[in-house]
Amino acid sequence: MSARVKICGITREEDARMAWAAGADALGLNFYLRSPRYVTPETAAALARTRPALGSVVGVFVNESPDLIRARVRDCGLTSVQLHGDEPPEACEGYGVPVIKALRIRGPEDVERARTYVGVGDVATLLLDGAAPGYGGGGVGFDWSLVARLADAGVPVLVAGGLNPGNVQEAVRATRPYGVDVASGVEVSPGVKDADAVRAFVRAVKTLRWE
Ligand SMILES: O=C(O)c1ccccc1NCC(=O)[C@H](O)[C@H](O)COP(=O)(O)O
Repeated sequence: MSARVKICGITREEDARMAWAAGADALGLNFYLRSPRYVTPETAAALARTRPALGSVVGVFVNESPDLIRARVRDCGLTSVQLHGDEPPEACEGYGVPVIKALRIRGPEDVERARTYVGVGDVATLLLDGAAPGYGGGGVGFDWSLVARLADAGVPVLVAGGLNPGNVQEAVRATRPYGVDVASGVEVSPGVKDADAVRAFVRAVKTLRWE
């Protein structure tokens, strides 16, 4: 096994093509208006058209209306939605694609809250992130030892928050996750990816294998 890689906050077609070529499994497109990585529906649809046959395009939303999420799924070619705000468990279904529920982890109580999403609606994966101000993309990590508290939950976990090419192997060794996710740790500026950093990040993850 090796961990999957999601590169989040792609805003430019050249970065999308570069990330796929580097071996990314998924790209994240951000629909949160206050994010510096926000993309319009038109840009998102163009980015999604770069998707290779086995790649995933994840739409990132924060406390968004279900109707708008459904419209973006339909019109932008999204294959999953990532709910990265304060969405309750009952908001995690009805989009026609798998849901990644993101939770900001400050301590064990947040992991216990994450458990309340297991087996609910269309939640297929949990994404554990640091508690950055502004919901996400802030380069803030969390205590990776907390991931073990979900080992018996039977749900795939993505580890995120403050990852970069220099620390991602330590994160993967510590958590053996379904996948890892990165935004700011592979950028030259918000929304503009650093090709060398993306390639180094993917290589670092994919060279670590376990049974
Ligand atoms: O990236 C953003 O600007 C963002 C804003 C609001 C909600 C979520 C956001 N990003 C979602 C992600 O999945 C990020 O990759 C995750 O938060 C980790 O970010 P980073 O610590 O910068 O790697």
